[in-house]
Amino acid sequence: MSVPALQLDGLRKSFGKTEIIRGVDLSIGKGERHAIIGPNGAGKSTLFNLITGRFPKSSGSIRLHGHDLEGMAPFEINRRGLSRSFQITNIFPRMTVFENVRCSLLWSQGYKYSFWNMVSRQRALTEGAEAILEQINLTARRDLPAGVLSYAEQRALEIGITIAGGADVIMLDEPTAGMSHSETDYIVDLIRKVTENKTLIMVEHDMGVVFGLADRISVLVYGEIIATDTPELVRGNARVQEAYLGAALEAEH
Ligand SMILES: Nc1ncnc2c1ncn2[C@@H]1O[C@H](COP(=O)(O)OP(=O)(O)OP(=O)(O)O)[C@@H](O)[C@H]1O
Repeated sequence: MSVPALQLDGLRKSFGKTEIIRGVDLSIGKGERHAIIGPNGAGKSTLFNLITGRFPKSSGSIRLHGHDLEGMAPFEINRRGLSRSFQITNIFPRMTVFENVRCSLLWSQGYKYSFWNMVSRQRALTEGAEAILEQINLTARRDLPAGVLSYAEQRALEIGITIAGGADVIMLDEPTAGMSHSETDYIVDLIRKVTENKTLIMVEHDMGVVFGLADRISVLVYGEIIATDTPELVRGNARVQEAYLGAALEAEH
């Protein structure tokens, strides 16, 4: 069997005396699209923050392509091929759409402080940024300040920024939050396209999106994964129905 893209073993996190992540084991295969669902406050964002190195774990281990991420800073984990988006829009509104993508490319390549290197890579960067704009359908908006884009376009730009560094594990935190049905469909298609041959891990509350995109789903309830399975089996799981899905699916209607 090939090495999983991401493997969590006995992962725990406490804030003060309160244990928020209470022993999570999870293995996500290369190329898999995996959704993490669960009620508000279950610990989904905390789990994301542990994986990306933003919060230190209390115990357990996190492996990316078999490498233990112990003690690594978020930027080091990012350079090992894991990139995430945030719930809150994270773009520079006064910079152009093109500059936003170019800037994240530059950063991900580690040329942040190297001016001369940056100059010599100018063309490769421009071409790279243009290729990403094409992928996220924003070529026509290239020279507009990012702040004037529609909400859905800003989220698309954010996805572009997330994939810009060429990471092969992409983590998206509520990518369709606050969107209309048509905007949601648009972003789901985009996510499907840009994560082809990559591993996707997403937190999402919209069950239509989850069941449409995910190969497997993990249900996190009160800091524990109560089920990890295919959408079909998760939907049919009595414990999941009781703990979360019954209410979540009802809320869709
Ligand atoms: N930095 C922190 N310090 C103390 N408690 C925290 C911290 N971050 C999160 N928590 C607590 O951890 C619990 C889980 O929060 P988290 O945001 O991970 O849940 P979630 O599943 O992402 O919820 P939602 O779906 O509402 O975004 C909450 O009770 C929250 O108050």
